[in-house]
Amino acid sequence: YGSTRPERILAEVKRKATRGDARSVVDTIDQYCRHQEWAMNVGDEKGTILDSIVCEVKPRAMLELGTYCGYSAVRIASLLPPNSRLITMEFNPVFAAIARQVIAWAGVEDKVVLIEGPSGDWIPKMKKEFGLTSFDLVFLDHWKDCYLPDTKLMEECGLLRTGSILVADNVICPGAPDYLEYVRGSPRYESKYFRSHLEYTTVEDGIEKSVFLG
Ligand SMILES: O=c1[nH]cnc2c(O)cc(-c3ccc(F)cc3)cc12
Ligand SMILES: [Mg+2]
Repeated sequence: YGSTRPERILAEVKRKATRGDARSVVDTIDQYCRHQEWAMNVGDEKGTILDSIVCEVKPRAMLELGTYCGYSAVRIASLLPPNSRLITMEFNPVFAAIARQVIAWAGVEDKVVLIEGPSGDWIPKMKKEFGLTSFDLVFLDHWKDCYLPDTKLMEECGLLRTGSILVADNVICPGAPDYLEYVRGSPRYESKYFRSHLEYTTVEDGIEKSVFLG
C-alpha cells in the first residue's frame, strides 16, 4: 500500500525542516507542494494576506475550521501573542493525525488545540468545553458548503462579538458563493475581498475578510 499525501508532507517536514522552527516548517511545505506535489494548504501567497490580518488583530482566541496537515495552524501560531490560543478543528482523522505531528515538529503545540470531528457538532460545545466567551478571529478553510451554515451557527451560539473577524479561504476557487452573498449582503458584516491565487498556481482565488458588526 502507498503512503498518503499528508504522510509524504510530514516525511518531508521531518527530513527538511528544523525542529522547533515554525518558519522552516512552513517554507518546507510550500517548497514541497509547489515543486513536488500540489496540496490544499493556504500557501505562501494567501498565507501572507492571512499573516497580515493575524498581526493586525492579535487575537487572544482564534478558531480555524479545517486543519488539513497543519500548515496554516503553524503559520498562525508562530504569530500569536503570548497567552493566545488557536483552536483548530479537523473532521478527517488521517489529516488530524498528521497535523498533530507537524504542529509538534514546529514547536507550537502549546499555542494550538487540535480537535477532531464535525464542525457542526463542535461549534455548539465550544463555549462550555473551552471556557470561551467569543472568538476574535475565525479562519474558514474547511469545506465550502459548510462556510455559511457554520457561520450562522457561530452567530447563534454567541461565539461572535462586535468586531469579531471572519477570514475565509477559497471564496473563488473552489468558491463559496452562498457564503459570499451572505457576508457581502448582510448589514451585520463589513466585508472585503483580497484578490490572490489558488495556492501554488496562477488560477484566481481570494480571501474574504468580514467584520461582524453585532
Ligand atoms: O476542500 C478544501 N478545503 C480547504 N481548502 C481548499 C483549498 O485551499 C483548495 C481546494 C481545491 C482547489 C482547487 C482544486 F482543483 C481542488 C481543490 C480545496 C480546499
Ligand atoms: Mg483552502
